[in-house]
Amino acid sequence: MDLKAMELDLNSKQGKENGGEAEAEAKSPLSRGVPQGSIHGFDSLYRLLEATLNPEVFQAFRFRADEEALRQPRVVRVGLIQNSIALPTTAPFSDQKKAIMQRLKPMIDAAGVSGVNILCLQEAWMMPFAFCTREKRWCEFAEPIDGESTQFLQDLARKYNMVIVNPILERDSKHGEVIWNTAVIIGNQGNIVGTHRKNHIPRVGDFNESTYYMEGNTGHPVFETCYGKIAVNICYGRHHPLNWLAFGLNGAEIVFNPSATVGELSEPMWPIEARNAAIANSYFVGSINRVGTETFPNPFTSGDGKPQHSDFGHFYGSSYFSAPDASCTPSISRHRDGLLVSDMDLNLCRQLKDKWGFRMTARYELYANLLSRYLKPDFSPQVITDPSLQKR
Ligand SMILES: NC(=O)NCCC(=O)O
Repeated sequence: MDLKAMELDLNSKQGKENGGEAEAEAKSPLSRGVPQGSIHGFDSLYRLLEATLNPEVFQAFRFRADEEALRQPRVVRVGLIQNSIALPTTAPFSDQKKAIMQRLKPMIDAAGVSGVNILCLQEAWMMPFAFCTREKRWCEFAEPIDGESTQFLQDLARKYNMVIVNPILERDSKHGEVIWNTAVIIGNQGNIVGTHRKNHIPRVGDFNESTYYMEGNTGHPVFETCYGKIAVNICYGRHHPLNWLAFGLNGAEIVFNPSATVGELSEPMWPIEARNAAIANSYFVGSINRVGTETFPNPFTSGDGKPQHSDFGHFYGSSYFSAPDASCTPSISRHRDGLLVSDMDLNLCRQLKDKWGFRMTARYELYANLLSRYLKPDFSPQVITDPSLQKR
């Protein structure tokens, strides 16, 4: 079978998705009950669309590129893992961490035996996303760059010859115990290739992340690995087109967007922003979101007049890949853990650059000029007012 985008459903006994009658019935929102976190009873937006539209339109494809005369194809297999937490947030912290690692281990093994070359986990995968609470005790989950979760993944990277992107809450003890939201890039030999710290810190709704860490100081690094040039645009950075651009200007071929975001806040944006970025910057994007509802011991508010509550809402998963030619895989489940694997020929990036010439037609000197003026206190916007308005 030419499996072009493969979803390993680790929670399902069936494991495979094969439109049998029983399954079709189970998929129907009208059949017995609606599973929590599903979308009107459907596992993912893709499944809903598949059931209601011509399925061929929503078939997932391997990302192919044209054959070239002078270059061999550069096909890499890339994996994304989305997961829920494994224990209640009231469990001892060390147990919570261990349980999440145990939950991830079979998924990472599945990626390894499937021949994944580059794997990315979700934002702060090693802890509950506690930043809604503003309580400082969650800082205890923070780890040094070469801490527990990096060591855990280094072994797996070596075992499977796999590059792993490890997004953690970082504690930098050498610089006064400063906390960061960081992605550690682990090379295929288990070495630490480098790190990137989240550039844009949200202050929206319950996402009170600046209580814990500030804007990153690592710029827009691109990591050259044996499988290709990769970068990491952590979560909220996906709302900033110039952030995407900067990774592109530094030559990224795949940009990962490990995220933690909830349905009520961002779900309408989720299927659009990464695809836009992939098109505009001629690279692939791997978007990952965590799964489930995480409830915290003490209720909190966010100064928005809404009643106090104890959870963020539903983290809607829906991880997916986007390509520079505007194609994408379907997203995986809204409510279950999952591993999404897809092959991609990185030659497509340059082919799209040659075809569309976005780099050549961009007017960087105009943008640079505007931005340098905009940054000055005496900036005034370039607005030309209709003189007849002034007469009125
Ligand atoms: N983790 C994070 O940055 N979330 C912000 C919410 C969003 O960007 O959708």
